[in-house]
Amino acid sequence: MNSESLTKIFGKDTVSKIHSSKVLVVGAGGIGCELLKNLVMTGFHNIEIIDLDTIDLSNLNRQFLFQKQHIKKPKAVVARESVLKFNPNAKIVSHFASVFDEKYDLDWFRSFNLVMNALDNIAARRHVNKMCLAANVPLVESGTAGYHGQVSVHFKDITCYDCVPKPIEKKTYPVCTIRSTPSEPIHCIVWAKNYLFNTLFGVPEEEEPSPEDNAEEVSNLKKEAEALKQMCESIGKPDAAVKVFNKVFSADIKRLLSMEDLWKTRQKPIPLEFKKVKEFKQADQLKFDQTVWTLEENISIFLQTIDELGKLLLKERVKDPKYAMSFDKDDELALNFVTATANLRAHIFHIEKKSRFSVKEMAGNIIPAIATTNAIVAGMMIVLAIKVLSNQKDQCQYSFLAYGGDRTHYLMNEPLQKPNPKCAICSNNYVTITIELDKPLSALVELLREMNIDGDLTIQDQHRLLYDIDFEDNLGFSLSSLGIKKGTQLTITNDDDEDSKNYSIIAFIKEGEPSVEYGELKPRPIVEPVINDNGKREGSELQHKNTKEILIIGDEFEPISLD
Ligand SMILES: Nc1ncnc2c1ncn2[C@@H]1O[C@H](COP(=O)(O)OP(=O)(O)OP(=O)(O)O)[C@@H](O)[C@H]1O
Ligand SMILES: [Zn+2]
Repeated sequence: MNSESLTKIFGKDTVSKIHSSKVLVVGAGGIGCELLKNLVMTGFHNIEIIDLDTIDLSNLNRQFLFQKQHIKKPKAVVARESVLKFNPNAKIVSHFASVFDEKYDLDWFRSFNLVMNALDNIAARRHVNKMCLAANVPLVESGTAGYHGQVSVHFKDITCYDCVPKPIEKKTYPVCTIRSTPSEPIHCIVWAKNYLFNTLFGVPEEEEPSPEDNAEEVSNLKKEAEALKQMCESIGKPDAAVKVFNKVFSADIKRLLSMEDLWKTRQKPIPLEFKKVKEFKQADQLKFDQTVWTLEENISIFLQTIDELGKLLLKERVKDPKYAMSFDKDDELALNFVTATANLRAHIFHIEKKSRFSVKEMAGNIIPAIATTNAIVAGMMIVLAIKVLSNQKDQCQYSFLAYGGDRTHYLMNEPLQKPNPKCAICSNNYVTITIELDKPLSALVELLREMNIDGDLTIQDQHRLLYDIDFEDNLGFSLSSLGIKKGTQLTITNDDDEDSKNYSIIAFIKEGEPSVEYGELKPRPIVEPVINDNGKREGSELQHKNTKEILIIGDEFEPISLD
């Protein structure tokens, strides 16, 4: 869009902000490609892109800055080249790297007016959130999953990305459903992937008898372990596939049938007797992927894949006797095995069979990425970016795309919230401490005292305690000998008599003439420890009133020794 049209839409002042702002885009995937195109088309022309990945065939359907000839090339580099075609005069720098790299330090983050996340994982989002808080740079955050999406904005005094705890969604199924009474396709897929694949080719899950198991159950488990051992020993040998077939689809099912109580309210499974089948020859890739295989095809593919995976396993074990495979949805052979195995089990238990395509989705917990959702989200990110940069922060809102249920609207907005006072990330004070690294740790303590940080001090580097009232051994050692270098983040807390003078500080270390850069220090929130039913503290990153308990609960910490 030319300057004139942009001025008509946004006004002169906003356009000048757009022109003068330097923006960082983290992630050049589904959202990132849309976002980069939007940024350049809106007139942003000072952009840096960082992405650690290379282009894969599966990205091309939605990551439209990439084409077939770009496969295996770095996303950041190709995204830059493609987006420059929209505005050849734009200044765009690409970084084929992880945003966690030490090179991307506080000074680098400070060089931007705005950071925009287009990531796919919480760890990287949390890292960028922390760096933006420390650098005092606003962050526009985004995410999509199928038809769902959200865009939020985080800056000083407004909810940070970590203010709202992120649920870790991990779907689990009761063991007995998976092992004995499956009733849905996913139960058979989980059994094929987590149980049979791991037992035969990976690291099998140990099943220890529990104290409640009676003698008969313990003896059954022992027998089962012995049978499994025999089955695994045959892997890679010519008769292995038939042996496994007979055990898991016939003998084991007959054993389940003998537990009559299981079948009082359920349809009984029907054991599958082994019969020779025609060798399966794959002709049409699309059909192979998208249609449900016949019983004969499933049997044939099951036998073939056990053979092939077994041979691969033996080959690797010559080099490394402990070699174990792990299921990867993109490994054709492993996926074929899991599809055929799950379908044979589904057949036995009268459950619907699935195509290889569906099994891949379900086994890889994949929610299909939808280009339209990415496009809407990337559009909303630009709206927020413009509001933040043109000082209309009070007009910023969170936006959600939510689909299904009894919702009447697809796009919803919510006002921004104040920070969560208990947030372990934004309740920190982020400061920069410049110091000569050949100075002893005591020099750092002196600098902290000059900041009026009184009471008992605790200084910690990642997981190590460097100093506290009961551990003064390191005071005489130079900072560099303690492993402190440029970019090191130290966690510093103090325990003063007055709660309002207790702080939690994340100090970024720089080398040079001693000085400290910090704003007005805010006191550390007081959080009472949460005790669970076993009398232990719940895992939590929140800090406690007593500095001695400030370390991330659950993490071991050891004083470092230098001898
Ligand atoms: N630590 C990181 N540093 C830099 N880039 C990252 C980091 N973590 C993830 N990314 C990038 O963020 C992008 C997220 O995009 P997207 O969600 O579309 O993922 P994808 O891997 O391209 O697609 P899919 O997962 O659907 O195959 C990816 O290109 C990924 O490489
Ligand atoms: Zn927060």
